[in-house]
Amino acid sequence: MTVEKLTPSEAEAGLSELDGWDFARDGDAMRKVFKFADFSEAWGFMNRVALIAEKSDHHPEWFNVYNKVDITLTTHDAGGLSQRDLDMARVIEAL
Ligand SMILES: C[C@H](O)[C@H](O)[C@H]1CNC2=NC(N)=NC(=O)C2=N1
Repeated sequence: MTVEKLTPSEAEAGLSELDGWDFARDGDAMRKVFKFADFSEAWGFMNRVALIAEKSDHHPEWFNVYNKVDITLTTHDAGGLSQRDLDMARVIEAL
């Protein structure tokens, strides 16, 4: 399945509509750190994201310590950010 890498201006426009997401890796990825009350809340969130990721075949890079979940989105198949990352971020924000 081919997926197009977003142009810098498309990526910029996409991120500007998403709360708290910043560019990472020279604009080839986007990142946000989510903070929860405790591990149980963080893990619940990760479970919901995991189900969506598997369903959409788009998987986050993430790192969890206790109540924090550090998520990086990028599209390996495109060599940078694609519409899939913006869509995934939007779905995560809606959880
Ligand atoms: C073969 C499979 O569809 C690909 O490897 C998918 C799986 N999940 C993925 N997840 C992410 N984040 N980026 C990808 O390019 C990607 N590609």
